[in-house]
Amino acid sequence: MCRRIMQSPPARPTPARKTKVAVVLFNLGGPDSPEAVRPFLTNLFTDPAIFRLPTVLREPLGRLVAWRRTKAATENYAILGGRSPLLPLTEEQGSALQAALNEDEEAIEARCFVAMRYWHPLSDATARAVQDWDADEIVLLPLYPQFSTTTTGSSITAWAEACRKIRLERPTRTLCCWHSDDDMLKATALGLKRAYEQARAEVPEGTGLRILFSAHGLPETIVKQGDPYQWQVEQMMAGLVEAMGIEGLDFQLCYQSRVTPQKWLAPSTETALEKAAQDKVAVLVHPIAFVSEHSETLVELDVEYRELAHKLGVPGYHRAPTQNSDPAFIASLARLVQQVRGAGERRLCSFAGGRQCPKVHTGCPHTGVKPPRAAAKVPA
Ligand SMILES: C=CC1=C(C)c2cc3[nH]c(cc4nc(cc5[nH]c(cc1n2)c(C)c5CCC(=O)O)C(CCC(=O)O)=C4C)c(C)c3C=C
Ligand SMILES: [Fe+2]
Ligand SMILES: [Fe+2]
Repeated sequence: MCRRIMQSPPARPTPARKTKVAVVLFNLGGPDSPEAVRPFLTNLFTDPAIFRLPTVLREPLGRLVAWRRTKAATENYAILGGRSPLLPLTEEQGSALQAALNEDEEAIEARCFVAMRYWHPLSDATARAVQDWDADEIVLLPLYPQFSTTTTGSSITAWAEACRKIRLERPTRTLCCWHSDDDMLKATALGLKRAYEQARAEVPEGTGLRILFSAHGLPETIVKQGDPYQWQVEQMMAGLVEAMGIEGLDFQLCYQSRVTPQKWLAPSTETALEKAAQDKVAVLVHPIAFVSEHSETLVELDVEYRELAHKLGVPGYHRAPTQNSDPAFIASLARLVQQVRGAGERRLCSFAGGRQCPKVHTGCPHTGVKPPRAAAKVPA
């Protein structure tokens, strides 16, 4: 009997397992229904990074302030169909970034996740999703170009707490701020220049056009405690003006969205509009602290400040769109993620345009300096 020798198929080289990189996009979050407005605001106003009071005072006061703001905020979100567009737009940015990262680098499998600070998906759920996916590494990417203890700092604290609870321990790198990254500045300046040229074409001959760089406001006390936000906003404005390369450009920095009676950064966007009316110049508003559309651009800038400008007699009101998923902007984020992955355990301030940020970042991880008060409370 002839015995056939069973031949095993030629061994195929097993493909090397790709490094699984979870990129976690931080943003503030917004209500997904009218009923969510109050709990969203309660999460925000009871965050110790926002209201720097002892817990016994912060909890009741935060709830009170949230309750008092609910009506106005609900009316604003009603203009947007009863919900914030921030989550779908952040998810779109995540999909675009994921595609860009996976296209650029064969050795990694990148997946983008979203962790919102005050409304779902919150850090707890996102950390579980990252753990379930079995990521090898984590990159934390705040969708705030400038570092503030109230935004990026608070999100980093919430993320650390969420990871601690489920013992998610992976090498983690953080892009703490990217206000002076050259590629991001070029991409943003390109969109702004386009909006400027369009506005220029609509402004009557002989009337000036001023860019109002409108940043989200911050209570002055927070800046005095060492928050680098204002300084980084100023740096980013200077970088954008330089990248636009328009000689004799008329521009001004101002601050919007004041929500508490304390003294906030000045001048306010209202004051800047009054000045534009006095100077008889049209304005182009660029939201410098936001990289996607939401209530503070679509309602505050597009409805409220537009109406105010009209009432004050500003001879023209235009608004530059935020970056959203603009391909050049997403490509700049992809490069930042690649850079920070190559940076060993370094944190990203060293990438702030290739220079170290000269200011102490209160609460920023790369300096090791802790936020001024107790660890942030993670919303339930
Ligand atoms: C004391 C209050 C607040 C501080 C400080 C603050 C800082 C801050 N916020 C952003 C970005 C966003 N804010 C958004 C909404 C929002 N912010 C506050 C209050 C403070 N923010 C409130 C009460 C709200 C809710 C809306 C409202 O009631 O007006 C949002 C999301 C908006 C959405 O539609 O989803 C963003 C984004 C920055 C960059 C910042 C400081 C640097
Ligand atoms: Fe805010
Ligand atoms: Fe930083």
